[in-house]
Amino acid sequence: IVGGTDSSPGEWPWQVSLHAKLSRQRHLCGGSIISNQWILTAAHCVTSLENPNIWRIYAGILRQSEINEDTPFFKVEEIIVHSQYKYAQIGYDIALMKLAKPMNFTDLQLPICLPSKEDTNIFYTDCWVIGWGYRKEKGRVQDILQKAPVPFMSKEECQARYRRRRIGDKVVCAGYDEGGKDACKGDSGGPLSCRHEEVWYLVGITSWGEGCARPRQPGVYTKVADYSDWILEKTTT
Ligand SMILES: Cc1c(O)cccc1C(=O)Nc1cccc2ccc(C(=N)N)cc12
Repeated sequence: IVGGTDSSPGEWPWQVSLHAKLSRQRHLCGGSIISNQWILTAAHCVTSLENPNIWRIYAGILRQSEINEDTPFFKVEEIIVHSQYKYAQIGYDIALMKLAKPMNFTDLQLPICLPSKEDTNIFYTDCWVIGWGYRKEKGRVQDILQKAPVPFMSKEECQARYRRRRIGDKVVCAGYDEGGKDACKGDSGGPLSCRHEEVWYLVGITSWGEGCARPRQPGVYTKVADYSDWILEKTTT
């Protein structure tokens, strides 16, 4: 996160850290708890790493430094990537990870609500992007979970900003014309969380952006409300 501040314990209980254990283990992406057995993340986080056994999911943590070989994690039983995903800029940047065992909810690990497909045209006014990703384009993974408020942007305005690209229809954009606050590499797969009438909703999944926090280059997020049928289809056994 560029231009963010430290989160507090339990502030974002749905945020998880996805680690892959290749030669060594490291944080690769964020994700969101949407039920006791399912994590929602970005397809680009898991493509070319689709073997469930290399993943370790950490929930209820604030600092990456809390993680060591004794820290409990959730194993992944199944990874489901959207069949139309090719690469983030085109869209369909969404994936599900099924936990090998259902998790118990605690004050530090709780699900976030999914917007319903009727909610596709709510203009959210209180949105935050969260993650352990880079604080600048040539950065590195951060220790303390960062948060930044980002204003929702209409698709038309977003398309105007990304003239050379076609902005997919199942995305939302968020960012400041002057730049300065945004998600970045390492935040991918994490939530764009918006509070609406006292309830937090998973409005977006951090997907891509031209650089990070550049003026007039907003963050692009997979629009979760447009995938509610897909999520339901894949998660109802
Ligand atoms: C290509 C690249 C890097 O190599 C390092 C850092 C950023 C980038 C980059 O251009 N964009 C990005 C690469 C990977 C994930 C990203 C997630 C969010 C955003 C965002 N601005 N909301 C930009 C991303």
